[in-house]
Amino acid sequence: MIRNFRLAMAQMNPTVGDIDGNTARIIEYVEQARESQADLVAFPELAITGYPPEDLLFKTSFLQANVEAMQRVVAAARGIAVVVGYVEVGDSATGVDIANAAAIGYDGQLIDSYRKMYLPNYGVFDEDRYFRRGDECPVYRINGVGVGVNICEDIWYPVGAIAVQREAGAELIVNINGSPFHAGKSAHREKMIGTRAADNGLFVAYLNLVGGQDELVFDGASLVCDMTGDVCCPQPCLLPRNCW
Ligand SMILES: NC(=O)CC[C@H](N)C(=O)O
Repeated sequence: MIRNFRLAMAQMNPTVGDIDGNTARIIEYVEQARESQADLVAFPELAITGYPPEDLLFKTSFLQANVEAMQRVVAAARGIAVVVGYVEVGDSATGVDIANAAAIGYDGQLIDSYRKMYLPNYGVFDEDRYFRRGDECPVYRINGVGVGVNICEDIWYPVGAIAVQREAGAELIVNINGSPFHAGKSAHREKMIGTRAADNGLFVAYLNLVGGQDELVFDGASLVCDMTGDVCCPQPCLLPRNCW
């Protein structure tokens, strides 16, 4: 059962490559969410770098700046939990060892880094080119509530992270997205998220970014589904919106 848990979702429009600009806005929203007494504030998939960063990911200086930005966001999140999409950089000596990740911070400390498990590699997506996949999907207890975090494609499969996180005690799933628009997609997503929520008997918060990047348009349309699958907090299409 969820008890008085306030989730803030920033349906924002990050700019690909503008790490400093994106981070300044993220920190401003963290402060607003804390003032609203949110328990947790969430930001979309790769919100720090913008999505999709593509071959910027081959630049070491870009990766390093993104890690430092994530650390600034986490440090700014005093008195609140934060989930923010960034690129995790591993310490492999053999070359590229990066993951499409979500940093989980609590009261100014980095608690964990969740790595996306299902990397889309079809149509407009080529995430296998860049990222290694994750293989762990923990549950965090945040102010008394079991919270599982996962990233976009992870929730599109019934047997993905969500089923494991439910078994591990999750009551709320925070799924952060960079999900592009096509005709009919928001209705399809709404049905899919409702099915996941109802099948697993938990709340699912679906947070998508907005804006355009080359040929892609991200439509937002974030929402929360309750444990019966009903949508309880629909957000607008194609507009930035902070919901808390
Ligand atoms: N960023 C992603 O993982 C996107 C893939 C997902 N199936 C979508 O289009 O919403």
